[in-house]
Amino acid sequence: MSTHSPTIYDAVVIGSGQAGTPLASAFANAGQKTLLIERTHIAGCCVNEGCTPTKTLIASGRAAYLTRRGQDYGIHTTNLMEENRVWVDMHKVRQRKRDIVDSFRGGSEKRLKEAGVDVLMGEASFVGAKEVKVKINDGTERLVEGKKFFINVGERPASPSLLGIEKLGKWQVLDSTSIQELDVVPEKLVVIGGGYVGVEFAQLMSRLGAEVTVVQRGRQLLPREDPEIAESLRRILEEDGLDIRLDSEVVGVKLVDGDSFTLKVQTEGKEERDSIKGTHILFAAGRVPNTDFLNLKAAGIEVDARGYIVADEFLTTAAENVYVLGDVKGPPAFTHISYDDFRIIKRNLLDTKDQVTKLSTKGRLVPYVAYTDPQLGHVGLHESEARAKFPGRNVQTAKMPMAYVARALETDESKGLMKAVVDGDSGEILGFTCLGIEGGEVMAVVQMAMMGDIGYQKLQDAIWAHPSLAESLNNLWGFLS
Ligand SMILES: Cc1cc2nc3c(=O)[nH]c(=O)nc-3n(C[C@H](O)[C@H](O)[C@H](O)COP(=O)(O)OP(=O)(O)OC[C@H]3O[C@@H](n4cnc5c(N)ncnc54)[C@H](O)[C@@H]3O)c2cc1C
Ligand SMILES: NC(=O)c1ccc[n+]([C@@H]2O[C@H](COP(=O)([O-])OP(=O)(O)OC[C@H]3O[C@@H](n4cnc5c(N)ncnc54)[C@H](O)[C@@H]3O)[C@@H](O)[C@H]2O)c1
Repeated sequence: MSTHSPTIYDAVVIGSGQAGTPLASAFANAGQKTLLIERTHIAGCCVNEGCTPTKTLIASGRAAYLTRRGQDYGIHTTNLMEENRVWVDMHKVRQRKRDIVDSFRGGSEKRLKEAGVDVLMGEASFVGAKEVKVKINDGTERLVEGKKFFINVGERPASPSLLGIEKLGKWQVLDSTSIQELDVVPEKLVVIGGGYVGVEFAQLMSRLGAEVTVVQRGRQLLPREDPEIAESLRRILEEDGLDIRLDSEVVGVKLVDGDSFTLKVQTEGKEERDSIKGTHILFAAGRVPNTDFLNLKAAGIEVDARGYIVADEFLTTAAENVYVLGDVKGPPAFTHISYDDFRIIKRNLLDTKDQVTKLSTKGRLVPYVAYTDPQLGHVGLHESEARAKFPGRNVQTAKMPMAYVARALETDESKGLMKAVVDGDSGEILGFTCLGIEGGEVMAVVQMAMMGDIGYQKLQDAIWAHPSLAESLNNLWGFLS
């Protein structure tokens, strides 16, 4: 370790996630001496191996899907009247993804440089309440002292654990990061876990040409979703040709020959175990917080039983002048939530001139979109949550199939449904889900209404352009009960 005395920074940001990166720039722009420590790459998971690359790949999957469906619209490739054939060039698919990731990451690097942030590429761990050690990627070490610390280290995929897995080739056992670097489409992909990562990759790989099985431990895909919505998504994926096994767990794997293996799957209520053949496994069974490398005890920072950093609604931790942002403080784990954490810290610590009240995480509305096709957009409470939270209120729901939406029928993409949860007396919208074409954008229209305290009756009577997807918000409320 270097022996020279540590540099003292006003702000030390650990992890270049979706909050840490803009926060470092904000502190530097405010004239504070700021250091950002990042062990892998600037701009974190979202840009490098999360949202940006997956949504870029998913766009390729959708192009393949629509090409195959060309004849539904009277559009044929060369083999007239037969199913349109698709040939997937994974090198091009991957390169398109790499180019977009490089460009987004480059933008973040440029903004940090322009703001005058010092950047250390290495792994940080606490050695005391105000000091971290950085194992720099060139093999050296450095001590850094800070007046304030901001932890934004995110999560990583949970490690695969399965009897017999060690016999499989390294290239056969994938996680959400390594699967994006494939230069071939897996022949038979088994996805373990039916959460957001699982369903997005399962459909993507199926569209690119893989035979896909999803093994999901729970009773439904996406366990936190409304059961009716999750069931509709399951049916849609099965219609697309995916094999979905619910209430199931993989109990072991056996290599058959160099390229393929057999998985033993136990399904609840079945005596016999099923055998599933595969060539690749994607482990999508959840993510774990990156707190194990941080030596948080040295700074007096508390974690919960699962390793997430404990914080209050102002994102302060048990240690003075140490704040936490993003996924590492526990769910909800979304980029826009991490970015909102940045907003809270910036407002409370830097924009103190304009401050009327401190911002906090309390009661914030959480929208999100699972980028299946059709998309699953959701905001606010699910029906069961609303009934549990407001036992005294007249909670009503309105459900409408997307097959009743003119725009969806005209586009021939009418799978899925909408479901709204309201207070039937006041008209307040408590939650909304759209599993449908551009479901994320339709959800955002309802989110705006919720943000502005606009009751459902106003949406019912609004003049929406015809034929738009938003126009469905005239008719949905006719199904309230
Ligand atoms: C496949 C996939 C798809 C996703 N798609 C979406 C989506 O469509 N929409 C959405 O909202 N969210 C999506 N997410 C989730 C989203 O990526 C995260 O919620 C988001 O990145 C916020 O993370 P963060 O700010 O907490 O930190 P991260 O972005 O995870 O960044 C943390 C950074 O800290 C670094 N780090 C860790 N430990 C140390 C250490 N000791 N020292 C120095 N650096 C360290 C890491 O290298 C990393 O760069 C997706 C996630 C995955 C995996
Ligand atoms: N579009 C998006 O916004 C998006 C996309 C991807 C990820 N994300 C974020 O990343 C987080 C992590 O996603 P994830 O899908 O990795 O985790 P998750 O926790 O959402 O889902 C993991 C799933 O795996 C199942 N599972 C666990 N162990 C299993 C086993 N042994 N066998 C079979 N099934 C098993 C669980 O029941 C669960 O459904 C999400 O919660 C979300 O916040 C968001």
